[in-house]
Amino acid sequence: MFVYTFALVPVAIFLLLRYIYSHWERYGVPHLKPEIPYGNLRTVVEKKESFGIAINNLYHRSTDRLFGVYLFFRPAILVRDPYLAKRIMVNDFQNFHDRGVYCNEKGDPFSANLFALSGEKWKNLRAKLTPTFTSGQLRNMLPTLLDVGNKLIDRMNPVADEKAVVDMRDIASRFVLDTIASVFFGFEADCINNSDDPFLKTLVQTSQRRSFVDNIRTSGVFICPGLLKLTRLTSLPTVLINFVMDIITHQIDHREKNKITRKDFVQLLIDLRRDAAGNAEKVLSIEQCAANVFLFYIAGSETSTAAISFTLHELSHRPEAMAKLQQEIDEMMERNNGEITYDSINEMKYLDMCVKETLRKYPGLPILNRECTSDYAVPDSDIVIRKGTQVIIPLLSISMNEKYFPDPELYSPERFEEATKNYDSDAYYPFGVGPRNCIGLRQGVLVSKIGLVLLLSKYNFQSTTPAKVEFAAATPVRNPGTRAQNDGLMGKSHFHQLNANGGVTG
Ligand code: HEM
Repeated sequence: MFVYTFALVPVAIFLLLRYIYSHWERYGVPHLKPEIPYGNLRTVVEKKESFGIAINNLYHRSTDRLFGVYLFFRPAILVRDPYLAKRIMVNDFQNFHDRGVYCNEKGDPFSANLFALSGEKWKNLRAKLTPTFTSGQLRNMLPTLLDVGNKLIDRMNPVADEKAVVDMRDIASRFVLDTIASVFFGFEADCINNSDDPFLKTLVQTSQRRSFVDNIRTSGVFICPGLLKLTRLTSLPTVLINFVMDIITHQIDHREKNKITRKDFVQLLIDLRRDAAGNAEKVLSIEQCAANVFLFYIAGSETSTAAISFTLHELSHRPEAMAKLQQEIDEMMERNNGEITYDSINEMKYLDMCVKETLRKYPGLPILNRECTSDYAVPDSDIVIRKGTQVIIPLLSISMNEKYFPDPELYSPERFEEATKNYDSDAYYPFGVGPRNCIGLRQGVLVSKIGLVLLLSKYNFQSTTPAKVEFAAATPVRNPGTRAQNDGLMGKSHFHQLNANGGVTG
């Protein structure tokens, strides 16, 4: 009897897998053939490709507007048509208001952040946090950002004097981290100068650890939320949760007790807490504050670093574009007596075009995702996307498709010139679109622009790496707002100083 039962186990598993992998066939949706037990993600498990690049390659294996794939055991729809994708994110948002990533408010409160929350809970939190990201608030934060900028220049000057080869991605990342510490965590870190800074050591190194357990965590958050529930792992290591909780608890307690104010995000959270005091429904707990501050670090650090370093990389391979941008910066500085103001940053058209083009060629997130929250009949098709289905929008593939962006490999800020516009604006959404788009987009763009203006006003960059960027095969998936496909690619840039009136030496 025991032998028979034992023999039945593999048969039951086989039948279950066959059932799982016949999902798209049963629903009559065109799909790619899956492989047991990878679905369509074998290359990710074999560490040959990151998740973002694997999705990009699946995109090229079909010509359908949308088709079915399997993210391991999870059926998902990959939307190739950028107009349908936009419609899903904007007009038909009511059918797709969630992301369907791991979120466990009770057992793992740090996972219940703005990126992961669903339905009404997301809507309420988004409404609370939106006023903290207005242009007025950013304007107030500018002096804090420029203080960090001064440290960046102090760090770069001696390197420029030596005409050394340095890793500009690393330097840009340290600059962005110091701005995040200052603006979101409320204290001054010194990642630019100190590799042992606790912010750099604990936060960055722990969140970039890639042990087996860490890989289960990241895959669990994005690809198989059930995995975390099954293994009872939290989405983040305890050491990281404690580190962030300690900083935020101290900052909020200290300022609330001593009536200290500072122009930063922690202050805005304190104001929100004060305004909602006495209303348990509305008040943000310290844990909620900490979970979201951590999310802002995750969402804002790699994305802004990538925007700065990829712009430098591309400009170093197009010296005439670099010179054009430097001229615009020099003229702005001259008009403002060498000062950078919020308005002057926003007036620079070519700078804006460069950042736009960088975000096209290297979007901060290679994919966007939504969960279908009620059955959706796809317009002009007989396909119905069923409630609970994961929907993937391959941002990188769309941005690199010549149908929407002619000559996509060419780095051409000019394609965003208003008068001679040479791209399809309905296929361009590097920050997502609709109510669930990036809440920090202005902040990310501002920090990236400040970094670029400071660096290009003083130095000229040359790259030691080829123009064509090869994306490293990385880990399954990284956290929200990071670029798995970016790992270790930006090599080193050699740079030398501009002379006093801004002309290029050497
Ligand atoms: C250049 C920099 C940045 C880029 C390219 C970027 C890109 C994105 C993208 C593509 C999304 C997904 C949007 C969607 O699904 O429709 C997103 C969401 C998000 N981003 Fe950013 N981001 C950047 C900077 C930041 C910064 C500085 C913050 C810090 C506050 C931030 C916070 C968030 C949050 C909280 C979400 C989730 C919003 C929600 O679900 O309501 N991002 N970002």
